Amino acid sequence: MIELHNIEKVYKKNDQTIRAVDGVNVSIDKGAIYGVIGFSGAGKSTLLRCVNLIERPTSGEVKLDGEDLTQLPKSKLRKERRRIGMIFQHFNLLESKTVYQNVAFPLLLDGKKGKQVEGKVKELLEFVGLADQAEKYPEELSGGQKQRVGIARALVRSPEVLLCDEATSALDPQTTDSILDLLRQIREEYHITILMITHEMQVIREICDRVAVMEDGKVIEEGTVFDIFSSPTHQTTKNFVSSVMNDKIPESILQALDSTRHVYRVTFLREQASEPILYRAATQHHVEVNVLYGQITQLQGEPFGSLIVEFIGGEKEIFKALHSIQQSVTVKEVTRDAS
Ligand SMILES: Nc1ncnc2c1ncn2[C@@H]1O[C@H](COP(=O)(O)OP(=O)(O)OP(=O)(O)O)[C@@H](O)[C@H]1O
Repeated sequence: MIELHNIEKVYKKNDQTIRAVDGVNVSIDKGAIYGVIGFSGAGKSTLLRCVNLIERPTSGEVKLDGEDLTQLPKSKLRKERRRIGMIFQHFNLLESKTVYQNVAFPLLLDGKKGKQVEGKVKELLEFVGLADQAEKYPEELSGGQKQRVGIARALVRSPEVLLCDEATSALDPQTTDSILDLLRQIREEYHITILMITHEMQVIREICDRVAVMEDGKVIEEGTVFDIFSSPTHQTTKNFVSSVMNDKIPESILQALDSTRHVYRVTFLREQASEPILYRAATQHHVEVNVLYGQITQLQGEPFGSLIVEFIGGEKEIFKALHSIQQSVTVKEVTRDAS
């Protein structure tokens, strides 16, 4: 388990003070895939680098299975750091070394030799799908292949934690998907805890269990991916969520609204999405329900989504239908200026 308690990182530049990380508290369960999202400058990279103490926090505790890494003497810290692997946006490979040599490098630094090194490197090149590329040089590889080398190198010391610094940001969408699949496999086969920072909400949606949203060095919202996506509270989180959920009502629908129409956003969560709630209310109260826009999608394997629906019928009947729907799902009126 990783616990970050009150992490602060302050940079002093000339007479300027920059609070890059400002009192962050985060707990990450063993085996979880935990995402940190935020815009550029939010403090994500600094926070990530505080976890393996590449950056020493100005104050706060970084606990790995209960042990505060900030309190360890240098020699012990060096040892503990081997429990934490890291991959980078721009891969950070040694260009003059082959794929095999890049992956073997951390073991050679540890003084390991011969079969011990060979066995581990081969196992990992197999695992990341590059067994036949071992003698190539980084410049001969695609971005996705380079990241696979980075991943194999990060795993070669058998870490318990993998830190991912914008690991898919330099990759195209298809390659991103294949790297995310590989990260999933790493969790499943090696039971590694993964902490990733990204500015792409799609990445969080695809792979993370929990997410923290950072702004100005602080965590402004934290929770399961399902909860954050289905009911974001902070405006920044809402913006991130709408960037991938496609839930903004098209202008053509909004412009056609007037005070005679009864249009509502009906939000479905989990099992509500599979129940005929609208159909039941419509037939029971003799109104028509017309879906104008929306989608039901899957989040962490659970249905979630919202539909923009128009109720057509008598005022009283519509009121009753709405009342019965509201017993099980969230219903919000849609007006021309408030989507
Ligand atoms: N070594 C440094 N010295 C001074 N200021 C720094 C240093 N590193 C980061 N900062 C500042 O700290 C703040 C947070 O930077 P950080 O790189 O952690 O943000 P980020 O969310 O990772 O953004 P990006 O995705 O652009 O890297 C920024 O204002 C940045 O300029």
